[in-house]
Amino acid sequence: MSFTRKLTQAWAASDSLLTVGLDPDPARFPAELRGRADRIFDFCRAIADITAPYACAFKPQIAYFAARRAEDQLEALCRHIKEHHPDIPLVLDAKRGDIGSTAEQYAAEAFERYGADAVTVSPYMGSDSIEPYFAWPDRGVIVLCRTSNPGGSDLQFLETGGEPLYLRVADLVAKKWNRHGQLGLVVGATFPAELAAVRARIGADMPLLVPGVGAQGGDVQATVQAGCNAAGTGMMINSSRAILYASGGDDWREAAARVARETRDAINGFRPGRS
Ligand SMILES: O=C(O)c1cc(=O)[nH]c(=O)n1[C@@H]1O[C@H](COP(=O)(O)O)[C@@H](O)[C@H]1O
Repeated sequence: MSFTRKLTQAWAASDSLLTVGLDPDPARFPAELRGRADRIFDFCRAIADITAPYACAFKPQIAYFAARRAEDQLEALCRHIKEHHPDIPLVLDAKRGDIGSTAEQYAAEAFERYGADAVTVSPYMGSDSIEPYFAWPDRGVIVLCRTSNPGGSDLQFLETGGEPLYLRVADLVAKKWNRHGQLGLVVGATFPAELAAVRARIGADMPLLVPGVGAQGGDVQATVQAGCNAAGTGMMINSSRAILYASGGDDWREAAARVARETRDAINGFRPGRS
């Protein structure tokens, strides 16, 4: 099944736009696991299992695993998600971007090694750096557009031909590069005005990955109102640290579930088109 179809079904089945970000930092693990890089899989598996009822997607961030030589644990986590939560899309956050021959390797890493339904990439090396991902025509490729961090403005707000660069990226991705209809864009929840501008530019169908609620302080109401399509879907709103580290005590699993549920409910409270 294609990425966008799986995501559309997950939005409906979970009644959620929340993406649970899996950014495991052993220094922030609950007391019983703290500092244990060898327990990354155990921590992430527990978080995935307990938050699954509230999630439309999972998004592991590869750097948190690679920095601790824990790619084998990321493989195990991806296998676990695909086996135990097969209807929840797995988005590998890797933010790759390189010349075609190298991009072929990155695509194989995301889609074959980790079995991801979608992967995040940078647009700045252009169309031939995206092309190799199309060898997996049913998988998603989610392109950085207006990122959530303040420094994203350094380049993404530069005027090009009378409009900011991030809107040119949105245009390129939506109108030229989207050969199989499986592309999406990353737009930060910390920039709701830009989120609305991107949604207006690309139309209703293209999915947006929207990080920045929770630890980065993005406003849920403004985010939902800016980025949802008329059907009340269209977004994977990511929260990582606020869920993962909701409690450092013995109740860490329940606390993560509670924050995930509350975040889903807060999002749902502002979605249009729901009875
Ligand atoms: O591509 C991303 O996921 C991403 C893009 C962006 O613009 N901003 C951003 O924060 N992210 C990722 O989203 C997650 C945000 O984590 P929290 O701030 O802890 O919710 C991290 O994994 C970031 O790497």
